[in-house]
This record gives sequence, C-alpha cells and structure tokens, in this order.
Amino acid sequence: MKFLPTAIDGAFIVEVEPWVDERGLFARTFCAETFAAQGLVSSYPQCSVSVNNSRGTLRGMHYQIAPQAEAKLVRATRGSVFDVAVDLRPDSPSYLQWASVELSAERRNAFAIPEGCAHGFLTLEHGCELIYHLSSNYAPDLARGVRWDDPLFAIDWPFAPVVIGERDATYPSYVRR
Ligand SMILES: Cc1cn([C@H]2C[C@H](O)[C@@H](COP(=O)(O)OP(=O)(O)O[C@H]3O[C@H](C)C(=O)[C@H](O)[C@H]3O)O2)c(=O)[nH]c1=O
Repeated sequence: MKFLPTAIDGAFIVEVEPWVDERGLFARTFCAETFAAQGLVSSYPQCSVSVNNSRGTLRGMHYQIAPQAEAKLVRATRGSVFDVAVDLRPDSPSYLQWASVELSAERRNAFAIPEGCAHGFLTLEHGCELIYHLSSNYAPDLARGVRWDDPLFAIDWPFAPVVIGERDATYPSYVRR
C-alpha cells in the first residue's frame, strides 16, 4: 500500500499495490501494523456499506463527537465518487481545510480520515457503492453534521448535488471555535 498525504493533517489517500497475474490481481487493502506505523487508526470495529442509485447523490458532511468520534477508512466498491473530508479540529494545523480524492472501484483506492473530521461524498455516476471501516460504533446521539456548501470551507465540488437528503440540505453554518 502507498500512503499519500493530503491537505488535512493525518488524512491519507491509500493506494493499493496489486500483484497481477494471468488470473487477475490480488492487493492488500488494510494492515493494522502498517496503518499504525503510518500514524493511522488500526482498529475498525464496525463496517458499513452505502448504496447510491443516482449520479449526483450527496451524503454528508457527517462526523460523531467524543466520546465516540470516528476515524474512517472509506473506499468505493462500485462506481466512483468525489470524496471529501473537512478538518474540524481547532488544534489542528489544517483546521477548516478540506481535502478530496476521487475514490473508484477501478482504482481500488481509499481515504483514511482521522477523528474530528467531517466526511461526505458526491457520486460521479449511477450505482455507486462505498464500504466504510469505522473506528467507533454508531452513536446517533453523538452524530453531527456541517453544510456541504458552507462558505467557510468553500469545498470545490465538481457539480451541485442532484439528490440530497433533507437533513444534509439543512445543516446550520459552522461557527469557528
Ligand atoms: C451512519 C449509520 C447509519 N445507521 C442507520 C441510521 C439511519 O436509520 C440509516 C441511514 O443513516 P444515515 O442517513 O445517517 O446514512 P448516511 O447519510 O449515509 O450517513 C453516512 O454518510 C456519511 C457520508 C458518513 O461519512 C457516515 O459514515 C455516515 O454518516 O442507517 C446505522 O445504523 N449505522 C450507521 O453507522
């Protein structure tokens, strides 16, 4: 695996290094020891799948607050998405900055996002599926969100969402801490 740094401190794009032969390929997508050596969370007790029917579906920007903040390892297993994280850690050198990566089933890449960052994505084609590895259990009472179009972050989305849920469309503007 290759770990590519991003604009967010502690967030990395994870690229696979496949072994290719006449049968196809095999690639390692996670290794606790390697992730820990990279300073990444190496334990993900929950995994989830996200199925998105239409191109232009936006989910986010979500995060959980302490004591169940989530580190996330996100990958696309069908299609491709514009995947985004925003740093909401006031003590971080990249506070309020965002980073994006095109995750796709074809590239088999992933986005490793630390605790304290909001996450969201915009699907770039119909029928996109994502797999999430999460470092904390789901805690709806601790779930929070920020606006995908908050001018404070100024995320440069490739195009406006076509499908977005009521909750995601109505988060309040973020207040700098
Ligand atoms: C996130 C989650 C949801 N649920 C239940 C709660 C709802 O009844 C249903 C749909 O949840 P929600 O609308 O919050 O799903 P998304 O909008 O896709 O949320 C996710 O999308 C953004 C982009 C993320 O980064 C998070 O992983 C997560 O917040 O699944 C669970 O049971 N467990 C979970 O971990």
